[in-house]
Amino acid sequence: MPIDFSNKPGLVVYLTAGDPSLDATYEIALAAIDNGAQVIELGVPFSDPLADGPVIQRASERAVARGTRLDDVLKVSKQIREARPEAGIILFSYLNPVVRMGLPAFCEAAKVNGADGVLLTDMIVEEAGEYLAEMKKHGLAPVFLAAPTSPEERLKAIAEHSQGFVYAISRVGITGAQDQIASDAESLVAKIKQYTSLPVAVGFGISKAEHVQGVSRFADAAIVGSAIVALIETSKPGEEAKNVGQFVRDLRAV
Ligand SMILES: O=P(O)(O)OC[C@@H](O)[C@@H](O)c1c[nH]c2ccccc12
Repeated sequence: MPIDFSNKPGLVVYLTAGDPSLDATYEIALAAIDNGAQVIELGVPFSDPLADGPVIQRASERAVARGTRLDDVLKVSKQIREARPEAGIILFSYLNPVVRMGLPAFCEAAKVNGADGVLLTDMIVEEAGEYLAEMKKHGLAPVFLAAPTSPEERLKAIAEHSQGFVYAISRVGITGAQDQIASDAESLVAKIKQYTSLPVAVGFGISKAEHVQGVSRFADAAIVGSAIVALIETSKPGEEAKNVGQFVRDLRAV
């Protein structure tokens, strides 16, 4: 059961693959899993990460500058899968690199390389017909983003077509750590739960144990990205995995 948040609090850790290196991403992912992350959201670095704040933008730039490509990210996915069969792996990407590879080829490669699911940030559910068919063919979970501004009909479609979990965005805007979690998150999760029994994970702005605790009162999991990517950025070379492991453990500590 790779996507399984039954061990509370549920935690998804986002990593930009290839920052600071592909080997480091592998080591950091294992450290996150071994310290309590149930799912790794493995990000394909992209030159124009429109939905991302400065921290993940910089990570993407570094990874792209090092020459990290979609194929490389798939290889890391495979390595993580082989080392940690119990963990969930969601590939995160903007549409562009995926469309360049071709949707059918991408879905096939995601499956072969051990992913459980895929989150394409700019794939909207209304236009996802071919994508959904390919995902289904390979037994992959499509994860869609629900926002506080999504109209009811859209939330319904997102809940209906997602698998694995539904990603509830805590606030409008771009990724990045914040002091407090927006109060919109709780009502959004409640709305989504009217339409599906899938787990709901909340992301955007979560950076502290108290946020994770707060979110776990009304959602199944918290998603932490920028806070971890920033920790990687400021770590001494070679110490990233150790630091992330410790941070993940602290995030989940009650
Ligand atoms: O960085 P934050 O605020 O912790 O949010 C999670 C996020 O990083 C991750 O899920 C993600 C990274 N890039 C994205 C783009 C769109 C939606 C989600 C994401």
